[in-house]
Amino acid sequence: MSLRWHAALLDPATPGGWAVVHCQQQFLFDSNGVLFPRDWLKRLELPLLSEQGLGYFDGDAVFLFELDRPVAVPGASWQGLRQFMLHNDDRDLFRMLGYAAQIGTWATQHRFCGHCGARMQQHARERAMHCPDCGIHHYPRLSPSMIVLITRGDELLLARSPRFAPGVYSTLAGYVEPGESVEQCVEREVREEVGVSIHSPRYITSQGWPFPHSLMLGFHAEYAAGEIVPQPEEIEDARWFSIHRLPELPARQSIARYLIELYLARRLGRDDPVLPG
Ligand SMILES: NC(=O)C1=CN([C@@H]2O[C@H](COP(=O)(O)OP(=O)(O)OC[C@H]3O[C@@H](n4cnc5c(N)ncnc54)[C@H](O)[C@@H]3O)[C@@H](O)[C@H]2O)C=CC1
Ligand SMILES: [Mg+2]
Ligand SMILES: [Zn+2]
Repeated sequence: MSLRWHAALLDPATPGGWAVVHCQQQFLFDSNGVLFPRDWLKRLELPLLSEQGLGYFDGDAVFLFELDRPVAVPGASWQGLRQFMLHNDDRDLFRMLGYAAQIGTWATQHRFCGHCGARMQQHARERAMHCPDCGIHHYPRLSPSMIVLITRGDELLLARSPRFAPGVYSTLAGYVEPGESVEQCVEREVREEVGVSIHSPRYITSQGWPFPHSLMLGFHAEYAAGEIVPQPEEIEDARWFSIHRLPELPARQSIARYLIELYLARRLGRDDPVLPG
């Protein structure tokens, strides 16, 4: 994996550097991209909720301006994080923006202490919000989620959520609940979402997924028994698809797509795919 982007705790009191401007999963961009000279941005008097020192991109310090609302800036426009992932092949840039979006959202949602209501402060030495009155720390929110490809020989079990783009079918996913192992989560979500049982779920790989704050833990499992019964509301349709007649699949940047392509490659004797970093 290349190292053009790496996160670091930079002090917002340090002058200069570059900044990205984020609000509600969107970033400001112009013909030069998403990085703006920070001192220039400061003069615009944007409705700033939080400023964070994010890390280094190509060796340059990068800060985040988290805004209260997506105000108009002359010569610039707003674009969603998902669009940057889908239409820009610069994975380092996407990793930086995914990190910025998660940090910005977390920082603004933790401005006040959930325990005593006092105003929280940024911790000086770690990425945490800290309550000066009762001492509580809040770290960036991260939700472990499992994602699993279920197969039966030449067939894949794929499903549609009502939130998907028309025609797209994907692997099953779901959030890990308190107290359960990821393997237990795999079994439970599969039972809830499609009603079948599986055997030998095997961990494959993981992917950070900033929509909105998931850590995807990818599995492969063999079908064991049962007829498909889609979970009302969550699953619009679920079917067995032959590896020779697949529906429209999820974005090539996703671990869902990777799990499918990996199985196809092994089954059809092709080279393994590469999961985008
Ligand atoms: N990178 C990839 O290839 C894919 C990633 N995903 C991601 O996996 C995650 C989980 O998948 P879903 O099927 O949506 O989960 P899910 O099957 O657990 O259901 C989602 C629902 O669970 C509830 N929920 C429970 N715990 C939650 C938490 N910690 N945060 C937010 N909502 C919670 C909410 O009501 C939400 O609508 C999502 O973030 C989704 O974006 C899903 C498919 C593919
Ligand atoms: Mg689900
Ligand atoms: Zn407190």
